[in-house]
Amino acid sequence: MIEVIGLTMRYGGKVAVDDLSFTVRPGLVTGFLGPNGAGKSTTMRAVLGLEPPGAGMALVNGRAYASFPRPLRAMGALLDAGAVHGGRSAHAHLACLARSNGIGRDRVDAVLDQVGLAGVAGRRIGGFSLGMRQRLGIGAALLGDPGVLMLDEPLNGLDPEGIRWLRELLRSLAAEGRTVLLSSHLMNEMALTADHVVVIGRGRLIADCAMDALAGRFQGEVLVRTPQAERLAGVLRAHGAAVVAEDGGALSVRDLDAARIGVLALSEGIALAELSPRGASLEEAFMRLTEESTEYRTGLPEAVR
Ligand SMILES: Nc1ncnc2c1ncn2[C@@H]1O[C@H](COP(=O)(O)OP(=O)(O)OP(=O)(O)O)[C@@H](O)[C@H]1O
Repeated sequence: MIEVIGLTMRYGGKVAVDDLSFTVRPGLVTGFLGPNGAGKSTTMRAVLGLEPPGAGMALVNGRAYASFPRPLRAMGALLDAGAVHGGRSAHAHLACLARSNGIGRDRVDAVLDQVGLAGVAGRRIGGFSLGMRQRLGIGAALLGDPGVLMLDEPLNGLDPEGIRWLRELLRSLAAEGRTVLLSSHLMNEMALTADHVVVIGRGRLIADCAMDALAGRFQGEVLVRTPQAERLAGVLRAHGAAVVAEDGGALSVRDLDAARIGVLALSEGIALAELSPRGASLEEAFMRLTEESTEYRTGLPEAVR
């Protein structure tokens, strides 16, 4: 379990994390989301004890991470896959980490195999691609067979096969009862991987809920099928809806909920063949949740504003 309790982190006069509290529970994959500069990496560094908090605390299984005599056995973390000694081989890098954490050498070979680097174990890390470095960083996080994993942008640089591999790995680790926290800006992938989401913006908590509940909070469109599509579209538009005709004669309706559409159709004597609310996608929900707290934003071109 990871507990972030009233955490505040400052850089000079700037508050990067602002009285943030949330708990990452075992048995689930928890996605950590937020716009650029929201404070995700800063929070993760605080969990690792790399920087002292201005206020509050972050605990791993009820203790400060730095207080574990063999930290890699408690929690494995990947923060910056580039931060490794390029002159060493992948095997030497993991063997060195294993030695300093009292982890048997057999784990080094097992982990290299698990992350798909067994064939390049003797090669210098300096010649590795970004995806290979990510796999190595994930291997380092898994080395101590820890009950808790915390990964910052682990999908960066992974190819589609690698993304799928990591999704299945993280889901199986959570199914074994481990605690898994990962950040990513890839919303479609996050929607497939995470059971739970913590969303922050400008260092503050915006949402902490089940993945399904997040998308469900925002009404998406309603799909309507009727033999009198054109007439119904006119009625709905007159009541403020945005209506788009889809292929196959269906209507995609926004700004009116399904119950209201049903009542309007009934009052006009229009028969409905289908009336299906569709939840918002994670990406839509994320954009709506964080639109107030996006620090870095580009202006939209005039044409699409
Ligand atoms: N070492 C540092 N010195 C000064 N300011 C920093 C430092 N690290 C982070 N910040 C600032 O703290 C805020 C939070 O940054 P952080 O990297 O934690 O965000 P993030 O959510 O991980 O962003 P991203 O999605 O872009 O990686 C930002 O405003 C950032 O500029």
